[in-house]
Amino acid sequence: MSNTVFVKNAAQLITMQGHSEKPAKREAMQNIGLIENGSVLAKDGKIIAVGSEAEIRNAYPEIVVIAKEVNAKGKTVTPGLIDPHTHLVHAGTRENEYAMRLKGKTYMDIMNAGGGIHATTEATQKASFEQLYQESKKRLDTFLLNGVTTVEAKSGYGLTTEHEIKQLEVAEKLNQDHVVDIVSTFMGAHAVPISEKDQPEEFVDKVINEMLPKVAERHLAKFNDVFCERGVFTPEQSRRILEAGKQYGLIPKIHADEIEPYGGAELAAEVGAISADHLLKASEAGIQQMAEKDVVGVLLPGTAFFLMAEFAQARKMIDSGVAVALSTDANPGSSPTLSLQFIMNLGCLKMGMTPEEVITATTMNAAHAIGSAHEVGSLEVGKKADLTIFDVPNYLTLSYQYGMNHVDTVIKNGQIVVEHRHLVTS
Ligand SMILES: N=CN[C@@H](CCC(=O)O)C(=O)O
Ligand SMILES: [Zn+2]
Repeated sequence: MSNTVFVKNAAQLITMQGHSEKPAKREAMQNIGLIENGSVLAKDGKIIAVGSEAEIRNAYPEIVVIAKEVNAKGKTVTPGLIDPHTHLVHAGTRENEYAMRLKGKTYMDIMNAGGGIHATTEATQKASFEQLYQESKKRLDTFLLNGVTTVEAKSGYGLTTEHEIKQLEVAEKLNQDHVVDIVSTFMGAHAVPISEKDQPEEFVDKVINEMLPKVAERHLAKFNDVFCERGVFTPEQSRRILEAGKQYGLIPKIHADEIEPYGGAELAAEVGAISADHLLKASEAGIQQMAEKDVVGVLLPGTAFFLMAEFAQARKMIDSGVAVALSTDANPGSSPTLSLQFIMNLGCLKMGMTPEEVITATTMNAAHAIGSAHEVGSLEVGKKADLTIFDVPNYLTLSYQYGMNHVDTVIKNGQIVVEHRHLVTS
């Protein structure tokens, strides 16, 4: 296997350079670092040069001559896409609930009647490690075929110490076995289990005193997330859980203000969360506080689309100085998609984002939302050689021809892992 690769002569090379220190905000989200006829040279999994073909040939003649060449003529190259909010590891599907919602039932009606997150929890608890692994691996393959090279993955369908840990162990093993990088989040506070619905405080205690210490001791997660929503966890309970996680070095994230305004954005700013996610109903004050405290707003337009809800106010957030990232929210209930490209389309068509902003939101700002900006998210010397090559002549076409997979080739850690739209098996 060659340890050098030379991606040459892309019609458009989107480098995203200059955003590694801080997430891009306001007008900076427009700066995608476009190089026409650009090339990238990688060695031992890392980028060693970015520029024109001639520049790189002159600077590294002896490396270029032995490198595996990838001709990107007529194509558009971006940093490998990053999905910063997924529920990758779970068992089963919920198409029955989809049919119920089409007849008028709401997401919360279904959850309160024991479906929703509870249905997937039951399936996930019943599933063996192997079954969960295989189901999740298939999804990860699809993410990769769709140009994604790093994903965040949450627990939250175990809801007991044993099963939360099982989910996180599956993510850990997939991270070892699969080329896609997985960054894990503990989300024991995704719902109060049905059997404990009358003792929510006791369940919060269990998350804090039993689950968090075990997850932290085994280094199974980097982040600690909570579904802060009326009828799920209150802002007070969420605060307790997130503050407790901080004691173990787990960085807070929040599912905030998805269904109604509930102070989630404000809480994210207060506890120093790295991101607040969803935000469909975030208040004006919450948006301001997120901007001031550098909380990344991870928007999930697939969820609004699929739940037929109002979209988050991306335009207002960006114009208020919130660094916005985009994600699929891949999960079986509110967003059963694995296409980050479709999410980019929705960002433009339904949330008023520009084609440049949606690229920033799925590369550099997504990297910041999961604390990985030092190693992925841009094509710059020293970063991982993660590149997605789209079979389109310019980046505008990515959002113009919507709902399609434009990926031709994916390079992960300097290796070709998708070629001509197929997984490369080594
Ligand atoms: N809103 C909470 N959690 C998930 C949905 C989980 C589910 O419905 O299974 C979300 O981010 O949309
Ligand atoms: Zn989610």
